[in-house]
Amino acid sequence: MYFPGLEGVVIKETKICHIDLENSKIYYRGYDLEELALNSSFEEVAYLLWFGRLPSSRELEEFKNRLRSVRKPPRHVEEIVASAPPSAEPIDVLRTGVSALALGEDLSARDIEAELRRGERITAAMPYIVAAFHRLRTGQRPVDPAEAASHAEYYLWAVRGERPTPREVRALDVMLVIYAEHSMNNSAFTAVSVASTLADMYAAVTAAIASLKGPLHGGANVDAAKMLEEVGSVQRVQSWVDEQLAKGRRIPGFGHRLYKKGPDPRLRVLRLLARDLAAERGDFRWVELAEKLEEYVTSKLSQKGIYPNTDLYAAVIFRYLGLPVDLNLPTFAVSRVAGWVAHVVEYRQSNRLIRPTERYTGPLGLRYVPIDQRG
Ligand SMILES: CC(=O)SCCNC(=O)CCNC(=O)[C@H](O)C(C)(C)COP(=O)(O)OP(=O)(O)OC[C@H]1O[C@@H](n2cnc3c(N)ncnc32)[C@H](O)[C@@H]1OP(=O)(O)O
Ligand SMILES: O=C([O-])CC(=O)C(=O)O
Repeated sequence: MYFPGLEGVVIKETKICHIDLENSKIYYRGYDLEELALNSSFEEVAYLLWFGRLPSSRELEEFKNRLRSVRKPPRHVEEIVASAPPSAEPIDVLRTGVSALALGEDLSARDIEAELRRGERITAAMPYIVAAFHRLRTGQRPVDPAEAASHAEYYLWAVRGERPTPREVRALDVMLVIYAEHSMNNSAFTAVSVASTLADMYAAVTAAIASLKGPLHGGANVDAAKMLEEVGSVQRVQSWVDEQLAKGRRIPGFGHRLYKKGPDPRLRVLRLLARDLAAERGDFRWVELAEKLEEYVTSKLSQKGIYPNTDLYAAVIFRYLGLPVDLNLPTFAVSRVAGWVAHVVEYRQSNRLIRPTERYTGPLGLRYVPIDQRG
């Protein structure tokens, strides 16, 4: 049997995430994602994904305190981030920084507790790594806003150097909850595949960040933002899309391996969030552009099973939050780490080395010809 792209192959049983395609619903640990997005926070959702249940208020406070205590990475990581050339891609700096978090730690323990502690350290440090690099490359000093109450507030504050408004923090928190987990996507699979060798959490998350970078996966939220800029106005949507399709190009923020019969369920919340932010800023340009793209691309490509995905509206929301375009991708990672850690921990509980196979289609029986006798 042969499954290109492993399409439809079940690689593990899970209690983390369920995607109900029939009813266009996503559940984290049995909870409707829309309800979580509207009522919960990134930290609460990370706790839910990792420990399998919602925390009590004391548990949540303890969890947040543990994260708070390890937000600032060790000095050697700061130095690595500071030594990155300003032209580096922020996602590459993040990947390198997360990899460097492993240096100097005793990694001999591979039990669930040890991996969860590492997951906490990685999750907590990611916002600082991204923000510090961004500030340094723009000639500003990194900040470590110790007073920030949440992951979302810390991240926005550390990137901008000034305290975000509660509404901005809430908007980012919704985005972080929405992006936190999505079943066996490529980066989660990569994390699990690496962890299946019994490599540690740092190795698994570093590899997952590498996977997320690709434009067919997380990198699409940067390409979608660039598309919005390039298209520029709703009047240009039709001609721009037609031109891309005529050149055989894919439209970023559209298409999905799972969602072939309708849009990504996460869009219901994201469309509303994008509209709210637009209204708050009195600037509807970006949300209207995304809506027009959604309408036109769907009219052209829905018969092929192509609908908008999360990255289209994520690009709009991040723009309204004032994030530079190339931070869209590491911001995704700052959230998705919650899902990666959950999958690594779950898989470790009944670990089996991941080792698929392939079908050989090359020649056999060729004779070695010494180099001086080759034509
Ligand atoms: C958070 C996330 O990771 S969500 C995904 C983010 N990625 C993107 O937005 C990038 C653009 N989208 C894509 O490249 C794809 O839709 C993927 C990779 C996400 C999913 O693709 P698959 O399920 O493997 O679909 P596949 O690649 O087989 O495409 C099927 C057909 O649709 C076309 N197609 C798929 N996506 C698009 C798109 N965005 N624009 C135009 N055509 C598309 C393909 O060219 C192919 O056409 P063909 O049958 O005429 O050759
Ligand atoms: O599930 C996928 O293949 C991609 C995706 O939408 C995600 O990772 O959020």
